[in-house]
Amino acid sequence: MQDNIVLITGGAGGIGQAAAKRFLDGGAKVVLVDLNMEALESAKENLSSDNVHLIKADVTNEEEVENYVKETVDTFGKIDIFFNNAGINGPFKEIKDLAKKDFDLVMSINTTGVFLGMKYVIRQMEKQDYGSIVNTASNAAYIGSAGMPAYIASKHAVAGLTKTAALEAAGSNIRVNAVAPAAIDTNMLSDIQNNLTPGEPEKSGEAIKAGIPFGRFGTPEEVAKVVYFLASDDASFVTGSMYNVDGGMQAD
Ligand SMILES: NC(=O)C1=CN([C@@H]2O[C@H](COP(=O)(O)OP(=O)(O)OC[C@H]3O[C@@H](n4cnc5c(N)ncnc54)[C@H](O)[C@@H]3O)[C@@H](O)[C@H]2O)C=CC1
Ligand SMILES: CC(=O)C(C)=O
Repeated sequence: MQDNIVLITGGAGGIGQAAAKRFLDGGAKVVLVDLNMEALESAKENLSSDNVHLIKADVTNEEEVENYVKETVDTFGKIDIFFNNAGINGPFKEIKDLAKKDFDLVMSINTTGVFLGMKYVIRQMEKQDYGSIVNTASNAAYIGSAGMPAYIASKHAVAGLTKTAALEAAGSNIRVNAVAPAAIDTNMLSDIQNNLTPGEPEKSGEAIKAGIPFGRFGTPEEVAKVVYFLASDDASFVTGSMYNVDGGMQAD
């Protein structure tokens, strides 16, 4: 990974930051993209490295996506690895009660954001004739879940986009894979727990853990290690695949 340039969206969040740390430890330089500048500044402080470049951007806005890719290339000359990771869970409502604007918001961040990121990064990686992309899918890419229709739909779409991008980009020596985590201990999981049992998140926490063969939440670092593997040359013959980091949930 020495001197590789790694572009990470959702870089201020739990999984994005853990991935940044893993790549920095491997000798890479990281570019963190996020909507939240304050959280980006605090991520940079936590990572305490000179090799962290911050870009505030909204992954749903095509112009901002084109610009975060351009700024990365203008600054560092290339993009070796793209961790396409920004996402939200959205409100907990069944299909019959979910407002279209809330459905659209989740789809625009989790799916359109992933599509737009790949659109501009693949153009750059084609010029380089190499590159590696890891999209963040989820256990939600395989299953249904009452009360999370938009999130589930958005992550199924990420699985489809990953396979399609892998086929389209294989001829340019670009690999595209996805990581499919479940129940990772970040702000997103706290928010889910709060929504399931308002005021008593520990109750839903215990219920979620009971459905995980390992009986515990995963850590962002456990996801970061798999992302690092998929991004690296150790996965040189791996493309179009989705790696579960879910404590055994998909085996059940
Ligand atoms: N925590 C979990 O249990 C799981 C998380 N995931 C996925 O992992 C990814 C990362 O999530 P976490 O680190 O857990 O959550 P997080 O909430 O800590 O991080 C998400 C980050 O995405 C950023 N973001 C949201 N909307 C954005 C936008 N429009 N433009 C740019 N950045 C935006 C947020 O500001 C935040 O920093 C997401 O795609 C999520 O769906 C997948 C499976 C399980
Ligand atoms: C948020 C998510 O994708 C979970 C809990 O699997």
